[in-house]
Amino acid sequence: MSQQTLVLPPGLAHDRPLVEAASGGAENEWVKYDKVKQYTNAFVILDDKKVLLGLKKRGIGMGLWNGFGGKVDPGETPEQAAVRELQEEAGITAPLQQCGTLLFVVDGVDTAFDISVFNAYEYTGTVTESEEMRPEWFSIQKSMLPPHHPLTTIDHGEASETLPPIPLQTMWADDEFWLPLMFARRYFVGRADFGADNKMRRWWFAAEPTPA
Ligand SMILES: COc1nc(N)nc2c1ncn2[C@H]1C[C@H](O)[C@@H](COP(=O)(O)OP(=O)(O)OP(=O)(O)O)O1
Repeated sequence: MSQQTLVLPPGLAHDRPLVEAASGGAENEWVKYDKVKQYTNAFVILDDKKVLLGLKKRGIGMGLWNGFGGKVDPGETPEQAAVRELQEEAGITAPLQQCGTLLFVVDGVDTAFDISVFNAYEYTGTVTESEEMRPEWFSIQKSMLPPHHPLTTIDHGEASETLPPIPLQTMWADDEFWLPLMFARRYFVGRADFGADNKMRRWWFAAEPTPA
């Protein structure tokens, strides 16, 4: 792992230093796409120890746990969309800040997902189930990054005995690569290409070397 200038995958741009965190599938070409659609994904994290996820009840990613979010509507900024979606889907308001940018491309689909990821370390309101999401708190396990990983600076404490661990097996396959970077409070960028079978065929994730 080095801090040299990295070559980012097509479609990603970042103007500050990055450390590569994970990559794979280099034997596959990056998939080409024609258009990009903007989405948001937002997480509330408390005390660096627990995170609010929602079980998607319909549409894209149904049956998977994820942050709260959706399409950026015409005339909205990604931040406005993220605040609106968190309110609509989980019933809460939070001072969201962008903590990462992700690009997802699916082979055979001409529109790529450009996802602005946001997080907040506090919220107001009452967490409430919506038609789209069933919210639940999960424990951030300190084992998500290896103990001496250069991007590990946050002590998540002992895993909660009362909250379930983050359910990576029922989340999008890309999440295991960038969630630890978000929990380490590093701004991250990444791209993942999926085959028509929904399996990841090529991926690349990196984070800023200094904490936000
Ligand atoms: C492909 O990998 C993905 N990984 C993760 N972690 N999240 C993803 C991936 N692909 C899509 N997403 C996220 C982005 C958004 O937060 C949601 C999809 O938004 P949705 O289609 O539900 O948008 P809405 O505007 O809420 O839709 P409706 O109101 O029309 O249901 O998934």
